[in-house]
Amino acid sequence: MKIIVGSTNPAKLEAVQQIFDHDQVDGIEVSSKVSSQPFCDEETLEGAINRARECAKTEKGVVGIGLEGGVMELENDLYLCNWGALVDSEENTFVAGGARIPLPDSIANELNKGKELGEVIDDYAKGENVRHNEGAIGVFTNELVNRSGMFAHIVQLLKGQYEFYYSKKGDE
Ligand SMILES: O=P(O)(O)OP(=O)(O)OP(=O)(O)OC[C@H]1O[C@@H](n2cnc3c(O)ncnc32)[C@H](O)[C@@H]1O
Ligand SMILES: [Mg+2]
Repeated sequence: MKIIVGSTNPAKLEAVQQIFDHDQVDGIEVSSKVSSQPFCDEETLEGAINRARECAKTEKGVVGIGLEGGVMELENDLYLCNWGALVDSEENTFVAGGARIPLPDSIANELNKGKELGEVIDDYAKGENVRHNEGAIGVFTNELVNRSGMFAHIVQLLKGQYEFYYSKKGDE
């Protein structure tokens, strides 16, 4: 099976390759068609679905996967949120959400000013390209959970639902 991921971010590609370990996994740049810093679950999920749909359309018979990171507000705190979508060649769409943790107020304030988390977390962690590596989730979990591992869990949820759907279809 060939899988096309709507990103060239190594943290995302690594996650898909880890779960679809017997499949060909390619990454391409696609538009999420949402803001570069999604600010709620709905927008983050929409970005993931848009990316997956775009990928599924590129070649006949391929599976498209979209992974999107964002933030969402809950009871006066801003949380990291992450969503994934898998769209197959029959346009079946499977979605899954990832772990969420609250962000410190100093980070939330910068995001509320309109900055992107990717930029803010580099300053905070005095790192470069944190989003391609451990991610904000890695920084705030002492790297117990990194961005790739967090996305891998989402991809596992997508793969499981996809397999379940086709296992039931076989029973019909
Ligand atoms: O190339 P793409 O696939 O777009 O990868 P990205 O790192 O930009 O990731 P997203 O677009 O999915 O994330 C939306 C924004 O949130 C930021 N972001 C989300 N989660 C993050 C994390 O865990 N660590 C660092 N930045 C994160 C990211 O840098 C973007 O500004
Ligand atoms: Mg992005």
